[in-house]
Amino acid sequence: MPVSDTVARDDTDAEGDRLPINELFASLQGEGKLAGVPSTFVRTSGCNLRCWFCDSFHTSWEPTHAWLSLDEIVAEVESLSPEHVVVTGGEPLVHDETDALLSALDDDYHLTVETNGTLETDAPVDLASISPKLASSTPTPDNAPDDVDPGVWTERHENARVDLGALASLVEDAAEFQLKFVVTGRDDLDEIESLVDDVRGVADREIRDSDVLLMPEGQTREQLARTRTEVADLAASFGYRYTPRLHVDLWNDAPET
Ligand SMILES: C[S@@+](CC[C@H](N)C(=O)[O-])C[C@H]1O[C@@H](n2cnc3c(N)ncnc32)[C@H](O)[C@@H]1O
Ligand SMILES: Nc1nc2[nH]cc(C(=O)O)c2c(=O)[nH]1
Ligand code: SF4
Ligand SMILES: [Mg+2]
Repeated sequence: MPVSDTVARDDTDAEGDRLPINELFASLQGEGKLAGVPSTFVRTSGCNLRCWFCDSFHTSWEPTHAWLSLDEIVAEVESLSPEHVVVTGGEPLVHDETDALLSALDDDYHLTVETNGTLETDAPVDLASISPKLASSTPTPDNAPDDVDPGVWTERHENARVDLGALASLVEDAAEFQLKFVVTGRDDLDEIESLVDDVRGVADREIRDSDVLLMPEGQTREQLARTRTEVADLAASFGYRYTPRLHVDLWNDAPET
């Protein structure tokens, strides 16, 4: 399919609402409360953050995509059979058209939105899968992906990664939610505890420890093998839930999985 590397729209485009789509495929939900559930993934391109570990490099650091109309996306989703649809990215909520896509799919599908928690949505969401980004996600010249200079993104990411108002809104408005933290080690836990406390302070909804999920950092089986046991032990000792990355266990880092 035709791809481009800019997420800036050509405003002269008169063909209606479109979204930059990096990939669209059926798989099993690999993460979180619905792990194992057959799901269709709609991956938008473009992100307002730049995690050094981003496992979707071609939606953040180097965005590539085809511009698909909402009708084309809905038709593609219909052609795949799962009743669950996961709208992810990149950061899906940077695009206004994502709200329209969610509304178009709402009657027929269970909708999960995978989001970094920095942006709000008015759209219908069955599961807000919120993954707030910790200090350990911030890109630096030492941890950035190969051949990438994080440049202004170290500061921009650090300044934008937590927005308590957006987190409260996402927690309150979705039918269900989960706070799914990418954990690199023990040092992340103090920040998780304090951030969960802060969200409890502003959100008008109970946040149980079982709504807080710890997910090991790792884009490949080899990387996950180094982090998952420590993260599982941390979940057990802090009373939070552990989530595997089933898709990585099953298919490693293959695209469209
Ligand atoms: C690519 S992100 C897209 C959605 C949104 N931008 C976000 O970060 O939540 C999808 C999920 O993958 C997680 N993720 C990305 N890179 C990861 C890595 N190296 N290890 C573990 N989880 C990762 C994110 O935290 C998020 O839960
Ligand atoms: N199988 C599978 N499950 C996932 N859950 C969240 C994903 C994401 O990239 O947002 C993802 C993904 O990329 N693949
Ligand atoms: S917020 Fe999500 S898509 Fe954006 S860089 Fe981080 S993991 Fe990747
Ligand atoms: Mg993924």
